[in-house]
Amino acid sequence: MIAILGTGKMGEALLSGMLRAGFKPGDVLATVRRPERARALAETYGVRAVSNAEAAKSAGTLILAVKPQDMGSLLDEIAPHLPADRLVISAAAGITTAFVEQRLGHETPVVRVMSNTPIKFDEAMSVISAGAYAGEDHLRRTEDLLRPVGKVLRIPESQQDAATALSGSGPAYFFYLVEAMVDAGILLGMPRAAALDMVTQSIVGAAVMLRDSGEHPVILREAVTSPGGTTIAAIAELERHSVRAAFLAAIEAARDRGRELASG
Ligand SMILES: NC(=O)C1=CN([C@@H]2O[C@H](COP(=O)(O)OP(=O)(O)OC[C@H]3O[C@@H](n4cnc5c(N)ncnc54)[C@H](OP(=O)(O)O)[C@@H]3O)[C@@H](O)[C@H]2O)C=CC1
Ligand SMILES: O=C(O)[C@@H]1CCC=N1
Repeated sequence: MIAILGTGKMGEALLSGMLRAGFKPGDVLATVRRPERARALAETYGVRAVSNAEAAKSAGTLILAVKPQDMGSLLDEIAPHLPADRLVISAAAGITTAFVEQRLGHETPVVRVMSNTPIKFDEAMSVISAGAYAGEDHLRRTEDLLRPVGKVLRIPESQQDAATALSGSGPAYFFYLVEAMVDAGILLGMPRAAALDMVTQSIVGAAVMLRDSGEHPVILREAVTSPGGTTIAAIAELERHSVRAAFLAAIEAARDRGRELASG
């Protein structure tokens, strides 16, 4: 039995992915804070909503998907009910495996995961790291859960905050870029819907090309950038506005915020 504790956006996305991958609704428990949320999950997925205590007692694997700020109180709530052999997977930004282990109070195997919202379309990037009491078997079990909903990579836990900044938050940067490009289309007199279509298909096409061509992004960009042409005129402006430096600073700020979340 697998339990998702805190079935919000990420928890629900993982739940639906697990069901698509062949889990039966009866194999999954969900915990929530509001009764209307419990009803909605039961109606949509046929899963049972239970208390955190019941989930801790009856599930072999617990996936903790509450906000980092809610993690301390959730761990305190489940600690008295959790048998020592359970696998605990923590999906919260910034929260270390040491924090989870210490709040649970015994040698619980903990795996830290950072995924991202494309999990809804089985295109997540999930990175995982083992805590002090988690071994190969626990990492494999975590990979088995996450692989049906995207790509999974093992990384040292010391890189988790950086990964959160890069791939956890990454989709937001691309949506932000799309918004900005659509605005540019509006500025140039394009209808909004057409501009959105053009930008969306360009970003999807570029993403597939990047993933499937095996080419380095610099080569792909150079192939678009004709001497004396239109693309270099745009890139000159991006450089003039230090967009590359802005990305470096932005992702560093996201990494630093992840570290702050760890300290409460
Ligand atoms: N959104 C994203 O892109 C990503 C998020 N994450 C991480 O995933 C985690 C969840 O994020 P997200 O799904 O966006 O957040 P949500 O707020 O959508 O989900 C968290 C859910 O947990 C519920 N909850 C809070 N406390 C409890 C409790 N004690 N018992 C049961 N349920 C509880 C909340 O209930 P209520 O609805 O009542 O508030 C909410 O539904 C975070 O830790 C975040 O760092 C990781 C990668 C990407
Ligand atoms: O913004 C956040 O804190 C979460 C973690 C990664 C993506 N969203």
